[in-house]
Amino acid sequence: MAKITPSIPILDLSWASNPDKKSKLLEQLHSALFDVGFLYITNHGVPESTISNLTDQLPTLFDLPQNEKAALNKLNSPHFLGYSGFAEETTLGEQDLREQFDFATELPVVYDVANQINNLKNETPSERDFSKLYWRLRGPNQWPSESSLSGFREAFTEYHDALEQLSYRFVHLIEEAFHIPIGTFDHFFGQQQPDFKPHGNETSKTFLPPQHRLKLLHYPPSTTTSASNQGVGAHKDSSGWLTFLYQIGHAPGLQVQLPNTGAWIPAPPIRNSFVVNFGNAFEAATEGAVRATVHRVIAPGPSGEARYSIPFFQGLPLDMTVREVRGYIPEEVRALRRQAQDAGDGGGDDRAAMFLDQRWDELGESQLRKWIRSHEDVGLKWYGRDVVDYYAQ
Ligand SMILES: O=C(O)CCC(=O)C(=O)O
Ligand SMILES: [Fe+2]
Repeated sequence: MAKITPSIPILDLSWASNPDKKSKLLEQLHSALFDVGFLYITNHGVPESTISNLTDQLPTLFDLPQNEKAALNKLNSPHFLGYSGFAEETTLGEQDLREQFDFATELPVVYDVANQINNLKNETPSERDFSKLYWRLRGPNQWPSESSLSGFREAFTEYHDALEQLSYRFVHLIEEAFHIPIGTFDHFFGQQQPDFKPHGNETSKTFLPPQHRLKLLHYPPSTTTSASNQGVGAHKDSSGWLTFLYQIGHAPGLQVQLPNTGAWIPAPPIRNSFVVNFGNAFEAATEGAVRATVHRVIAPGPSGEARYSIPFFQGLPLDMTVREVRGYIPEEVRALRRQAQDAGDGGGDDRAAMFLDQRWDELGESQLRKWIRSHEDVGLKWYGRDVVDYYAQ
């Protein structure tokens, strides 16, 4: 397996359809999952034109006049979709020196205010309770107008659809690496086969296809006066099951923290590859056997090149609980972290502990909490002070 650093593996996904190479690929994936929690994939099947049709538009999108970007502000959206200006978000109490557009699978609103009022009057909720506040996260995008950015919506949609398919295909490989039947996790994605029967601890609940989230990111070169170089501070991804990150061009900056030594190593752009990593829910569901590896971005210096990137966060059903997700993960996998800890590899865990708090066991609860905490102004406008205070805990 090719390695650009001592530690981040590069997997060639074309090996999945090569009978002579498949088992080697699964072996590499096993090691990438359990040893590093970060990997690159090449020959992933997403056409170059699907990628470039979207990535070519990013400089123009971010160069739109300020008033056009402001018209797409997240404040307009109870779904936390839209534009956030430069350095509006913070990580670890420090400003992130980037601007961003949050987009998602284009879906209609399902949140049901009328039902919420009915429920308050103790009337019977429908089978799926759309009066729960977290359903309000689900809803449509704010699109730039066709006249300011022609072809954007089409290019975005093509990219989204290709990444969704890639993510589902990759999840099938993970199932193989976990030695569980291919398709076990299809249930999460509304793709379940009609003859699916839970055979272990899995839930028999059905779910709506989830909403995937994507960020379009721009890290401009810092000014000579900026005191900080934090593009985005050290974090674990909290938006989804898996992340597929496309780094555009050549600008470096992404760094990954090795789980055991805590050392930071660079994860530079590799042409036509995606970086894959795992979200908090994956770490919680595998009881830490697969880590949500910590990473950060160093902003380009004053003479550096602007950095653009697109993470795709594969969604999970909002009404699914972490406990239910755990029911799909084989005991042999969940035991791995415990065994490593018994053998002295401490690596104590912080944020997965959040999932042990029953208040956030439903994924919608932890998602709403995350969005409200990172965009309090949007939270206050659409959800009100009491809700913001509740999730601030
Ligand atoms: O811009 C990047 O390369 C990484 C961004 C990232 O980690 C995130 O937004 O979660
Ligand atoms: Fe991230």
